[in-house]
Amino acid sequence: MNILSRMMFSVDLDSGPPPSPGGRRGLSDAVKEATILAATPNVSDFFPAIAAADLQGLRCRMGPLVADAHKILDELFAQRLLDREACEPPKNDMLDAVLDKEHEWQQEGSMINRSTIKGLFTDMFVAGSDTSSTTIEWAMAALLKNPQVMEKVKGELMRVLGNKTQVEESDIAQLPYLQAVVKEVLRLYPSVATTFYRAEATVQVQGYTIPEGTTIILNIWAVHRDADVWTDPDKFMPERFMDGGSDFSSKDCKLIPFGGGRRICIGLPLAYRTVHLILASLLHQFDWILPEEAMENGVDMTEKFGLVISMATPLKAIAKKRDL
Ligand code: HEM
Repeated sequence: MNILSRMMFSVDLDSGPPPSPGGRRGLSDAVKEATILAATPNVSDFFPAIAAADLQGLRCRMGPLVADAHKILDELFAQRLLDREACEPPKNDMLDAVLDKEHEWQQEGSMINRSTIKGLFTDMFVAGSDTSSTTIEWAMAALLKNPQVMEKVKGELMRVLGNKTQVEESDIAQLPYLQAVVKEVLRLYPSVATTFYRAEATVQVQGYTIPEGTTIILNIWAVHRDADVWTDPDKFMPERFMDGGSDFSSKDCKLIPFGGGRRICIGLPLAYRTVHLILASLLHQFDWILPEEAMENGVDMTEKFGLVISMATPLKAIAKKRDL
């Protein structure tokens, strides 16, 4: 979450004072609560005719959370405007970019304005926090479970990075096996298992009529485990991606952990860099072993379904700093 908040506002979300008793919750708490609500299965999604009744009270509980988040964002906007008036140096973050553009959007009568941007920032927090961290946790678990793959990635990192301790964005392109590992992790353990679309018009797809307004649920997890598409679909085999193969935005729609088309995840470029850089740093700077219990019983790869697919048993591993 702090990666996102630094990128957007140049602050660490968790570094502020805790909210006073009975006071308004902080942005990070509002986002965490909203994430839990968003993950709760909602009968209204399956029976749109009764959606207005909000039977589980989810919409009712979400409203105050979003309102709190937007109030905090208002304060961040206001503070930045004061900083600008006081000629503080620019931070070059998303907040600066929005304030630089705001006047232009107003002049053009654009649909983008302060209110839609606050919605986007809130969406980015909810959609962008657990997705990347869960992917890294699954990757570490898969590598600890497959030591020969772990050794191969570490070998590649040693060849490319040598004694360098800081992994840089430009290094990612030189690490094809690490890229293949990340693809294989996102194929087997896509942090977002399903995504929802609505048909804007009645369309025919492969002989089926999909009426306008239909909610379509895309099961990413099932596409990634389809034996008609993948050889040994349940096997962790990064090598399958070494020939170039599918990419996250390939038209073949085989590997779709970020969705696809016009609504493809807007955080893909950030998630791509974050996951590769953090994983590369963890693997290059440390040696990893499992605690005794997991050594004996194996890593529990059971999935827990929520807004993201997380590990039912959170991964525990022991790190030992490497001498580089
Ligand atoms: C490994 C990490 C991530 C995965 C697997 C992931 C996956 C997804 C998926 C499957 C969707 C739905 C796309 C569709 O409907 O076709 C989505 C949407 C979205 N993601 Fe991500 N995401 C990740 C990271 C991020 C990050 C870091 C951010 C924020 C910077 C982010 C922001 C969003 C937003 C705002 C949407 C909604 C886009 C829209 O509806 O137009 N995601 N993501």
